Formats: sequence, structure tokens, C-alpha cells
Amino acid sequence: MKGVLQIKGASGREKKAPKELESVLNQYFGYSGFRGKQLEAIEAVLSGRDCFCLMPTGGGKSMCYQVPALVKTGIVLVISPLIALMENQVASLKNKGIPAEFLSSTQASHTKQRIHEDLDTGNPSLKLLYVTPELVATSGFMAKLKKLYNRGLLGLVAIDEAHCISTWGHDFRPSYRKLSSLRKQFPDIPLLALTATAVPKVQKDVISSLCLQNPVILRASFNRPNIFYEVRYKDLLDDVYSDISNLLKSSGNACSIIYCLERAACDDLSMHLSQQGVSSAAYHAGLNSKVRSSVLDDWLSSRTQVVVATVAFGMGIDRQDVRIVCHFNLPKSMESFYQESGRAGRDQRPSRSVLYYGLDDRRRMEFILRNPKINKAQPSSSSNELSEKALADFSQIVDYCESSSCRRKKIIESFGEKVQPTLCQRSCDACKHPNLVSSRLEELRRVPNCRFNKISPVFQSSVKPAHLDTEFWNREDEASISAEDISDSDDGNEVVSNIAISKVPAKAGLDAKFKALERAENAYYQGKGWWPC
Ligand SMILES: Nc1ncnc2c1ncn2[C@@H]1O[C@H](COP(=O)(O)OP(=O)(O)OP(=O)(O)O)[C@@H](O)[C@H]1O
Repeated sequence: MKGVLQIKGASGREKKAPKELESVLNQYFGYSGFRGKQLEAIEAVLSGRDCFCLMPTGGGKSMCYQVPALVKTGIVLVISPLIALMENQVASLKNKGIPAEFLSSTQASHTKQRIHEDLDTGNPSLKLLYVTPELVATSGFMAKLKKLYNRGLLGLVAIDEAHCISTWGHDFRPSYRKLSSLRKQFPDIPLLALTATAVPKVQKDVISSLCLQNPVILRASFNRPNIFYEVRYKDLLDDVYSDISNLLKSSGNACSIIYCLERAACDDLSMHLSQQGVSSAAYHAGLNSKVRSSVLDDWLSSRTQVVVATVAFGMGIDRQDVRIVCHFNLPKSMESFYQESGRAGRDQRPSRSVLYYGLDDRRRMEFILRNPKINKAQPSSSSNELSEKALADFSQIVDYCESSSCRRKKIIESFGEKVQPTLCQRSCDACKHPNLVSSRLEELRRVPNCRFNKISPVFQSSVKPAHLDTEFWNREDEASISAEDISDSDDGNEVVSNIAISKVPAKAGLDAKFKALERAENAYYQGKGWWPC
């Protein structure tokens, strides 16, 4: 084990020159220089300041607390939402000779005891301790932290995936709320909040919920220059399954993830890919944990090339060399799309994001989002507000697909970041093949969407609902459709679907509600003769 560099000084206020920090980075991690905002974040916490650090997926957030742990007096406490994530980081730190541990319910009691004994000594050997927010919320563990703090042995508290504290975030975790007491309990210990979530509202929420004091706010660019962005149009493809399997085969067995909206779609697509000779497996919450962990193991160790997954396959997936992330269905927002596609190329090497856009997928997602009953309830706003917000978020991703302008620019601008004209360098389909993308969009406009060819007599009558027009996806036309127009035309279906959903017991979960909705919706539209085609 390498000796850990111990630099004595008043807890929370240690200033290190960049050169010394660089030598720690090099000695322990083998990197020649800091990336993005890493150095600024490290210097902020070493000078005792609170810090909010926003870096994209794969940006290197963990270095912002791992390097301070090696130069700072005392222990760095890392709060992380996933045990798998903690296990991975601790294993990799131990490999580098850095004393790190995690505490969780999954550990053997003798291991926990050994860690607690170390914490109780006057001079613990640990430099990093990873815990869950649930553990921090217990009075027993808080008392232990207090003791460390009172002995001047708590150097920094890092809150990883800090967006989980926000009800506006996509991964809200109630136990994160309890972290708001940290600032009061440890008034002079720097808090470092780290996230890859780009939505400004979530950022503000994180800073105020954690009561960060005059924090240094660092935002790295959201541009992922090594990812090539592309949209393919399902309605223009003869066979979407063949298209996707050809894409995967031509990538030469590259490690890939395909996201689907529903479990059944994961099973179905994975089966098709396997039939077409692509090594793939489905992963979703409907599989038991044994199956899930063996799918994950096979994929992590390259025995399986492709995982076809719902968003259950997300945070904490620690594979750097994912070369392709496909979306087989439309994600629900630009934020989700960015997080999911961002799992490609965490090693900074060239990678691809391919989104399969389908007109039916769009209509279906809009229906789901319009229906507040199947959306996650959030305490601070009404269902209607939520539904409107969800639809507004969704319209950004629709716009991404339906536009012939630079995809990269669309993503980055959606997070409020200014974009340089030279940013893309032909690394999205719209910039690389502008004529092709424009002509595909033209073609798509002419697609007589199969549902509309089978419009029931009700809709063939005098007033055809505007959103059922074949030109419905023209943005200007659509902007003129009021919410009332849309809900009036779908009244019957909404009533039927609401009844179906209300019959599903609350504890059955979202998936059961989706299934009930799907059955009701299918029956309703089949009765009208125009769904599914
Ligand atoms: N300064 C650096 N130079 C080179 N590689 C680095 C540097 N900092 C971090 N890395 C590497 O970049 C990869 C991503 O780092 P890390 O896991 O910390 O990212 P992250 O921001 O936490 O990503 P995610 O949000 O996906 O968890 C890791 O392999 C890490 O070792």
C-alpha cells in the first residue's frame, strides 16, 4: 500500500498549490492533468468553501473528493445512493492503495465492526468512507459522525448524485431530504454537492435544500464531444428490428445499451436481436434480482454485447467503454435523453447515440404524459401543473427529432448553455448529412400515418381533430392547438383509461398501471378501428 500524503492544518482550510495536487493525481490515479472543473472544485473545498459542482456524465466528478481525501486532514464522507456504485469505487480505490470503505446493510457484521473500530481510534486509517443517505439519517450514525467531527477528523462531506434531493429531479430519493441537517450539524466542514443533472430548477433546489453557504458554483459544459448524435425514423424503415441489428452488427460487437419504454418491448426486442445473431439480453424491474445481476455481470464482462433495458438500467452502471446507446422509444424529456445517451463513451472515445423516432411512440407518450393519474405524484405541485411541465419537457425531445438543425446544439441549448457556432464539427447527422436529414424529414411529413388512414366515422365527420391531421406534427400548426382541443377529442379514451387505471391497486405500481392503460387504450382504439394498425 502506498503511503497516504498527510497534510496537517486546520480542518477545512488547507490551500494546496495546483502542482502538488497534480502530483497526487498522477501518483495515485496515473493522470497527467485535471479535467474540466476538477481543479477548481478541489481548490474550493480545500479552502473550506461549500461547492456545487455540475459535470456531465463521465466528467470525472469522483476525483473532486478523492483528491482532497488524499491531501486533507481527516476522513472524507461520501454519500452515494447506490450500494453497487459504492462497492465499485471502494474496490477501485483499494486497488490503488487508498484506504477506503463503505458501510451498508449488505456487509458482514465483522467488516462493519472493523470499520467502526477504526473510526473510534484517535487516528483512523480510513481516508474515504462511503455511506447511503439512509445511514446518515440514523441517529446512531449521526452520533458517530459528531464524534469524528468533535475530534477534528471529519474533513469533507461529498454528496454524490446530489440531484436525488430534488423533487424536480428525475431520481428523487426521499432520504436525501434528510441531508439538509448536515450544514447545521457540521457548520465549518465544507459540503461538496455533485451532479450531472443540468436542469436549472434542480440545481437551485439542490443548493437550497442542502443549505450550502455561499457555495462556489461550478458548471462544466454539457457538450459530450465524443458522442455522435443521430435520429432514425421508424416510420421510414421497412423493418426497425433489422435496422437496429445491422447497426449493432456493423459496430463489431461493441458494448451497447438499448433503452425501451416498457418491459415487454425489452423482452421482444432482445428476442429479435438474438434471432438475428446479436448477443443480447433484456434487463428490467420485472426480472428477479438473480436474473438481473447475471445479465449485468454478463454485460460487464463482455459475455453479452447488448443490454435491452428500461430506465431501471441506469445510475451506477459503471462501464466506461459503452460505444452505442440506442433509444428504441422516445425518452420522456431532453434531460432523460441526455442522461441515458451520456452512458456512451465515458472513456472519452468516439461513441454513438441513435434515437429511433416513431410517430406512434410520440402520440403514446403524449397520452401518458397528459394523463396525470399515471404520472409520479410530486408533493409540491398539482397534477395539472405536472402534466403541463411533463408535456413541455417532452416537446423538447420531439423538437430534437423533428428538426433538421444541429442535434448537439439542441441538446446543449436546452440546458441554457450558450453554444459556439463551431461546436459540432459535423458530429451529428444533421450537420454531417444535412441534405439527407432534410429529405428524410420531408418524407416523414408525407407518411400517411397508418392510424390516420383508418380514422373511424366519428373522426371523419365534419370536424376532424387538429392533432389527427397528417400534418399534425408541423410545429406551427401544433402550437395553435389548444389543450382543450386535444383533451376534447380524446375524452372517451381518457374516461376509459382513467377507469382502468383506477382499478389497479396503488401498490401494484406504475408498470401495472401502464399495462392496464395499454389494454384499455388498445380496446378503445380498436373499437374505433384505427389502433393499432
Ligand atoms: N483528470 C482526469 N484525467 C483522465 N481521466 C480522468 C480524469 N478524471 C477522471 N478520469 C476518468 O474519467 C472516468 C469518469 O470519471 P468518474 O467516474 O469520476 O465520472 P463521473 O463524473 O462520476 O461520471 P458519472 O456521472 O457517469 O458517474 C473515470 O474512468 C475516471 O478515472
